[in-house]
Amino acid sequence: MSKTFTQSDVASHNKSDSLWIVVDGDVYDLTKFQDDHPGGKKILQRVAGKDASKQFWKYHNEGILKKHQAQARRCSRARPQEEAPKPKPAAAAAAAPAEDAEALEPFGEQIPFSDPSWYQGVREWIETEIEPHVTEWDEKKEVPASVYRRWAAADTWPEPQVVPHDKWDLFHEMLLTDELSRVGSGGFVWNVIGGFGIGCPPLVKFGKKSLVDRILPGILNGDKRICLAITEPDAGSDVANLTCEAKLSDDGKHYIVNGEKKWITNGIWADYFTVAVRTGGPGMNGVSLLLIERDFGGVSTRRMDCQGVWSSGTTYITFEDVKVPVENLIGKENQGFRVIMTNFNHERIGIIIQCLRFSRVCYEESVKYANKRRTFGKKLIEHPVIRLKLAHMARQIEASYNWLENVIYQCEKMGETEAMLRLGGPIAGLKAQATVTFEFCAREASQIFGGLSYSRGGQGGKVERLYRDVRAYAIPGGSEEIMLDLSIRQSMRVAKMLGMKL
Ligand code: HEM
Repeated sequence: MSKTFTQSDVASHNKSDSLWIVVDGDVYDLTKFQDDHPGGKKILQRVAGKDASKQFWKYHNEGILKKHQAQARRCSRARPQEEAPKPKPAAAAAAAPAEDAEALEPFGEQIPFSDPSWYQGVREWIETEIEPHVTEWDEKKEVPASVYRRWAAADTWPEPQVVPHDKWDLFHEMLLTDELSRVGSGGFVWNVIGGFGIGCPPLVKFGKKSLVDRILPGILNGDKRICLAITEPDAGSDVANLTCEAKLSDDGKHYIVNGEKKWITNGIWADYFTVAVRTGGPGMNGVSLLLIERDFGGVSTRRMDCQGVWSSGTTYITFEDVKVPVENLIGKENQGFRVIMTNFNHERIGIIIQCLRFSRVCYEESVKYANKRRTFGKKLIEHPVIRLKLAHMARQIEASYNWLENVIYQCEKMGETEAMLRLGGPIAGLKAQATVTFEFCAREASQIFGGLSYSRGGQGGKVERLYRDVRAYAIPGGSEEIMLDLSIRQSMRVAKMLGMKL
């Protein structure tokens, strides 16, 4: 059993040679840590031997205690006798009928609009093992391989949360992506899902069985990594004009691939590349997909320095005379464009989910900060101009999110071809809506945090990072401008086919 200290025990450790403080009923020995404290040692010495909870929460957010427990050497749990245990939030369920009780149990932070209204998610793994380290990983531009493997391995998820394959649907995927995004780092999210999430579906859906059987198990257990390589130095959203060429060898057994790919997520760590190549004439009918394996030789990857998503491994790739067996063709020759387009809808929905959760993170961080920071004798939240900012954030998040649920419901109910035809336009429009919302929320949150979101790390750290991540969402996967135009063009084309009356 851990030792319990009384307040007078703590009070005797009030000098720099033995410096203890209490935060929220826990005792911290900061004697060694004081010299490393980023806020300075004098400020700690002033509260030595005292309950410093109020001062602590003024300058830090929740992640600090979890992350710095080792350095701060937590002595023991000490809830002083006179302090009554904190009451749990009154369960709204108390008066509800028994079968509704679970659904109504209060969940999460309870800040209005900071979670979708129905929310009952799984967040322990993310909060304890991921969130406290995300800033460090982002700065190092790498997430430890062990985290990737743990994420891939099914045993990451406690039993009740494992959804059987036949019950898994797009809403489960939405929930998982949404939860991952709560850490407030596009780099982290793209590190763990940005490669296989878009590189794997074409292989699984259109690859030859022998290829899938050989490649997929290693990817699913996290030993191997795959990425999607479409964009080129000279062909971004204009996929039909890509130039990376794949020529069939004289004996018809291999494609010889030459060309460059740029801004490829996870590329530096990838063992496999799902690559869009030109196998035929110009335009969309000359494009195919190949699974290229690093072991084939002739594949070089270099990390690119980018504005945001630092830990996602954005990569420049060159293929030089890579010999790819014809068995590695995904789908049919010269029919890759359609596969790429179907894949784009899935990718865009992922981007939308992430953007809307990042918008919520900006909003939630702002609400928390506005409730503690005081200016001109008032808390920020008491200034109408700040509430106006929060209101504009919340209304855009909720409106966009409800459109997202509506689109996901329709995707779930339609077949793939129908969904591609009917929902391509709305998904493109929603992607633009989500990135504009994200940009707005990141901007407004930065204004609310002021200087704290201008410097990296600390209380405004998430907001500062997300502000840098905005362009990584508004440009790839179809830029905002292309998305808005496509949303009308595609919807009109389909409506015409279906008998639109003008
Ligand atoms: C368990 C004890 C503590 C730990 C582990 C700790 C850790 C940290 C860390 C990591 C930072 C860097 C900024 C950030 O990442 O948020 C920081 C900054 C700071 N801390 Fe602490 N701290 C502790 C207690 C305290 C207390 C009790 C006070 C005040 C009495 C304090 C005052 C400050 C100040 C003023 C800053 C600078 C904030 C800024 O840059 O705006 N800290 N602390």
